[in-house]
Amino acid sequence: MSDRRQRARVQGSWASQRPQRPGASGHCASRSVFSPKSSGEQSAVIKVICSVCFSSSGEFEISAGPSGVSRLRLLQNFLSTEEADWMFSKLLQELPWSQKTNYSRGTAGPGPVDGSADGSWPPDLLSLRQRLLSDLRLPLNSCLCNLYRDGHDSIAWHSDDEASLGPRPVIASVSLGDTRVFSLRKKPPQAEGGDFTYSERIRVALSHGSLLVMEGATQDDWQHQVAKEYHDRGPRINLTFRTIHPEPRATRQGPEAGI
Ligand SMILES: O=C(O)CCC(=O)C(=O)O
Ligand SMILES: [Fe+2]
Repeated sequence: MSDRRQRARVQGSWASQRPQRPGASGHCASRSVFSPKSSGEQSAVIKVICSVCFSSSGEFEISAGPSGVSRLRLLQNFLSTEEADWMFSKLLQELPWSQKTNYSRGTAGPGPVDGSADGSWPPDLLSLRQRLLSDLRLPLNSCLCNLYRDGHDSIAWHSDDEASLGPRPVIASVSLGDTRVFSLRKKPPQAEGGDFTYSERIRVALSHGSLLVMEGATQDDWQHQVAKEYHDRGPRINLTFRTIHPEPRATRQGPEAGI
């Protein structure tokens, strides 16, 4: 087993504001350059690579296409510092963290819970789930926990698009511990044959106690990752709440990227 794979993150096994809006700062990494055709000359269009950073709370429509609107909701202080500190140290100590090299999302752990409390879920996660339901009306029944021990732990580009999540899944992700950059890149049109070179990119700083909700067509039209960082990072726990449907709704083919 290569050291690179060994260092993949540790996973807990049981388990319309628009672009120029508060909290978003954007720049274009390259500009669209258009030179008008003169006789015998080809017009040259260099594609725009747009990169936007979100750092403060808000609701962001990140794209609208044939599959619908993709939306992010960011609440930087979803948990108070005290709540987040307490939950971070408790979960770090108490969850049976194990490292999986073959990572399969959504199936490990306590499995989906329904409306009644499930004894296999730690009370902290049950109460967080209850809060997502009461504050945000998000009826989520499963939680996947990721521990990034330091800046070398990461998760590769992927979409949360397993068949069991159904169409247009809502993913609510709570972050505890050190801030990490969560990046998204837009899936290229089919004509570009899977080439992400010119994809729009979004970076979101996920800090201690923050909540990021991905909804609408985000899993259809975008991929996300938490990349390795090469400067010091402390541990981070990410709690990813989603809804697992008992019967796959058979509209999805499953994950696109191996993680
Ligand atoms: O750590 C994060 O913020 C992202 C985790 C994630 O994308 C996943 O578990 O599917
Ligand atoms: Fe994900």
